[in-house]
Amino acid sequence: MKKNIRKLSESFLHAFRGLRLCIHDERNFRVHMTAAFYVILFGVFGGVSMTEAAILCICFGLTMGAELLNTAIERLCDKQASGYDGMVRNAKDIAAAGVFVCAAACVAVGACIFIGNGVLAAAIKFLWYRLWLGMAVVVTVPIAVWFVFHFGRIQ
Ligand SMILES: Nc1ncnc2c1ncn2[C@@H]1O[C@H](COP(=O)(O)OP(=O)(O)OP(=O)(O)O)[C@@H](O)[C@H]1O
Repeated sequence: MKKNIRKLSESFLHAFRGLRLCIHDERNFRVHMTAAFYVILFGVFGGVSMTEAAILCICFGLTMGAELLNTAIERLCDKQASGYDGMVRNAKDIAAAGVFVCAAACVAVGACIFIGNGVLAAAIKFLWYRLWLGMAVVVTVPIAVWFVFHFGRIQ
């Protein structure tokens, strides 16, 4: 039992190490994280329902999970290939397409919730009556840009 618990906690530690590596090394993953941050922020301000929040959580998991797997495939490819390799090119392009398809589906979901269901308009109205909060959101923008382009390994 004790051994099983130790193995389970080790698995979590390995997964968190992978997450940390991706945050540090992958600009695209940081883009997904930043997008998720603003979606959560505007979702809270716009008063998303529990169902909408659950759908958005699935979207975050889908895009970030796809990006993590894409990165794993890229790293294996880089290890395998020295120089140009047609198969590596195909594998990387297909993995990138996988991320693109997930992200496009999530953008469509976001458009349905934020535009179709009026969450974005409600969030803007919410911030309009609390300008100090709106200013605080604006202040996060340069921090987000720095996080995406300058945090960790610069690509
Ligand atoms: N060894 C290789 N042989 C052939 N083509 C390659 C090779 N390495 C990369 N490519 C091509 O360059 C593209 C970009 O590869 P790279 O490893 O730079 O990924 P990336 O820019 O980090 O991608 P992503 O934006 O999905 O994280 C690939 O999709 C592939 O088309």
